[in-house]
Amino acid sequence: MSVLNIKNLTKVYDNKKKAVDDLSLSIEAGDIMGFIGANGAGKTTTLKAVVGIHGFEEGEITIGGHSIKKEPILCKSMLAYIPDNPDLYEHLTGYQYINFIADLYNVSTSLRSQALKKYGDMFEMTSNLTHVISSYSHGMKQRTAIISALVHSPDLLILDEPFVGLDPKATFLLKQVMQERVSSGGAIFFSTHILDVAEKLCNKVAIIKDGKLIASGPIEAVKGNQSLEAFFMEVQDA
Ligand SMILES: Nc1ncnc2c1ncn2[C@@H]1O[C@H](COP(=O)(O)OP(=O)(O)OP(=O)(O)O)[C@@H](O)[C@H]1O
Repeated sequence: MSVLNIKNLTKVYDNKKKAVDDLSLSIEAGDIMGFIGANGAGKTTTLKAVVGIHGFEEGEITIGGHSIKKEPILCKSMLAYIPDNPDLYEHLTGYQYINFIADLYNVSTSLRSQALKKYGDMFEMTSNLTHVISSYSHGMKQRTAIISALVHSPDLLILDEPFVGLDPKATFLLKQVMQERVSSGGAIFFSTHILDVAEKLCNKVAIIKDGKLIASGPIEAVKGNQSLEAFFMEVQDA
């Protein structure tokens, strides 16, 4: 069974324009799927529909076989979402914020302290987590969002342009953590404009243009012998 299945998704905003138009794709355990497309193509709209932030007019989205519309709480318990802008609760400390997320997901005390130690040290945030989030840089907020997403070991990680604003070391570490998650049975769907990273990190790719999926599947099958960048330019200009 797919970890994530999107079938004929159509999302229309108030202005009546189809931001996502009849989009279907599926992601299995072990997959890292990169979601690429020009500005305004419909990536964030798709990701927000998957995580249940906004509704959609047509289609069906299931997570682990459960409908995001009919069983939203169950679906949300299986996933973590990091938006493109880490808007966290500024008056909390990093520790308080991560503990708040861990409480929402009923993470046991021992598992949360293990995760806090592992990811806090890894992302060099342990000493900063006692400070209030309003004192953090953009990258520190992103690191905190990443740690809070990992604290409950989600089956499905949904990330919207996760590398924007991260320094080279944090970028390296996030890629490492993403590979670790999928090698232990998780799945990841993330949007990015960095095609070199997508090409190296992902086993699958989906390309969206004007709300429509124009290519998807195993990365080698999609791009053939050319680079992902060359393939993207070709289909984007077609
Ligand atoms: N809240 C909204 N109300 C109306 N239209 C919206 C809204 N959010 C997005 N759109 C429109 O939906 C389309 C898809 O936008 P979306 O944010 O999903 O694109 P994207 O692929 O994530 O772009 P980017 O790479 O710039 O982040 C665009 O035409 C955008 O103007």
